[in-house]
Amino acid sequence: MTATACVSAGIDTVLLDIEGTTIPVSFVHSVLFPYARAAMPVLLAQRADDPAVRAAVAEIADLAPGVPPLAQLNAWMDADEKIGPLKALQGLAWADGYRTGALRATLFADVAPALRRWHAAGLRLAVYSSGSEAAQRLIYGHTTEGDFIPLFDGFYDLRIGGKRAAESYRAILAETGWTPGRTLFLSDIVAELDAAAQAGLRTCQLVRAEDGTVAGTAHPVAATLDDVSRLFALPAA
Ligand SMILES: CSCCC(=O)C(=O)COP(=O)(O)O
Ligand SMILES: [Mg+2]
Repeated sequence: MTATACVSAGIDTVLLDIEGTTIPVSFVHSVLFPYARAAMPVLLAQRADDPAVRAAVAEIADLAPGVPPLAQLNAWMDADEKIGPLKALQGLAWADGYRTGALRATLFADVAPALRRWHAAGLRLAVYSSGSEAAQRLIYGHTTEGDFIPLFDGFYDLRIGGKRAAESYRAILAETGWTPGRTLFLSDIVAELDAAAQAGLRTCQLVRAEDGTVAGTAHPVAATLDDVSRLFALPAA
């Protein structure tokens, strides 16, 4: 389906992925991930008594018995694994960067106006990302366009389950009471959209030219959130 064909109205909730949907893949992979990788040895060594660090290290030991935590984290980072303890520790590392001003998130240009417009029109907005809830709040709390946290009703991460499993979307629906057919999930990843569609959500793939996203064939496709507005009859600019 092309970005010019209108799908239908009736959406009251928009659930958004982050990387590749609202924030360029390049920001995550060239700025956030290297920052966390560089900070990881110091984080593990200097904050070993921090309960959040201790919990993540214990989880690593469960998942990879006998492997030194830093070695396991490096292996997961090499493979871009979406796995809880890595995402929790990355979030802690990024907190320092946002606090000092070393990190500031750049949204795709169409994102800030669309989120403000949708929220002002009464649409419910929520985030579902592999990044930890803390990391999601950091990223949306420290963008070059300001603080977007107040616009969101919910922040879902891997604690609800992986983004390629229909059960995760069912769990979000069960927790929130959202109507699946009125909930639109936006992501750049077809496997995530497939899982959301299996749970009954409406779906749209963001195919970002800047990221070189490859368009699938099973979901409506949009290049920007303005296209999403047109496709799903959401408030448009
Ligand atoms: C939440 S900020 C960092 C994003 C991240 O760590 C990641 O793995 C991206 O996952 P997404 O589900 O947003 O594609
Ligand atoms: Mg994504």
